[in-house]
Amino acid sequence: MLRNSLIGSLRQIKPILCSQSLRSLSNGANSGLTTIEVDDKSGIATLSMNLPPVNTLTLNLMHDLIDSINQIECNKSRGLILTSSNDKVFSAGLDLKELYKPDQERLKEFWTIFQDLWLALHLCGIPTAAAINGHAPAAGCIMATACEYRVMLPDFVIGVHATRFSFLVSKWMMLSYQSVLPRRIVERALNQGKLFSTQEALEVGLIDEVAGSKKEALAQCAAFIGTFDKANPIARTLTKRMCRDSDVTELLRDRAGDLRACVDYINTPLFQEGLSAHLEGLKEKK
Ligand SMILES: CCCCC/C=C/C(=O)SCCNC(=O)CCNC(=O)[C@H](O)C(C)(C)COP(=O)(O)OP(=O)(O)OC[C@H]1O[C@@H](n2cnc3c(N)ncnc32)[C@H](O)[C@@H]1OP(=O)(O)O
Repeated sequence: MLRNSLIGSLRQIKPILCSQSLRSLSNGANSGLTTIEVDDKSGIATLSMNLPPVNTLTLNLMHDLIDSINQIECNKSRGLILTSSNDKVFSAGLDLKELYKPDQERLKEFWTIFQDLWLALHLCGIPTAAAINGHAPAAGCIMATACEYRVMLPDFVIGVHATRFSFLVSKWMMLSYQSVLPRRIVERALNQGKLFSTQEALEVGLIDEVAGSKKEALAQCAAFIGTFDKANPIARTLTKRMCRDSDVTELLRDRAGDLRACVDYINTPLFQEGLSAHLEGLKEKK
């Protein structure tokens, strides 16, 4: 029963393009803001975000990420490692320009694709890991927590600092955080708008390991993916989805409601003023 509902909900959100032959994993259908490299020996795919300067989650980058995740899954790769081709920033989170004085139809499209991206990563059928080779604030952190394992390089920050600029996270984002961290830590960190240093993130369990270099981080993620070798892939996928069912159901139950609530909130003066000050702060930093 539960398995059927999981499979059913997956069908709803993932029009899988598995009819194509995808071993080459070309990015022809997308804007080229992601690259996929499959290691011939291990069969593990590395998915890199490649949108200078800081991998902000624009509509196009989110579209390309979803497309790439689908391709990697369809190609029956053994696992997926999410990383960045920028050596300072994993992802700066949502594109703030899309949220400032937004065009209403575009904002709806933007939020819907952000929901889609989270679902695609959260329900990805193969093992996933994030090689966090740079800062990962806000939605950068949420993407990492949607993966099953996190390896981070030193001297960067990760966390959801939304309250610092009057942002309110959706419940499914909070649950994503809470699937990795104890509830009391999530509550405090979200309220404080805390960005954890790599060391702090390791201490609280937001990340699983620290790596000395990107190469090491990728190797550590690959070693994690290798730990599933003895598991039957279908049983593993169904078990993963069963473990994640309640978090995902929270969003799938009322996607339209979440969209409405977020769009309404983004349009409030409280949010727009906080965002304006945050954007100014980013400019002044220079
Ligand atoms: C209901 C509401 C939603 C709630 C959930 C929210 C989710 C989100 O993800 S909101 C996004 C929050 N993200 C941030 O606040 C990150 C802001 N960025 C930074 O802190 C830094 O850029 C950095 C630490 C990620 C990297 O620092 P650095 O390498 O020094 O790069 P710059 O700060 O100089 O940035 C270069 C360039 O990019 C612009 N920029 C940075 N982040 C964003 C962004 N998230 N959206 C749009 N643009 C961004 C920055 O302004 C610079 O632009 P230029 O001045 O034109 O070069």
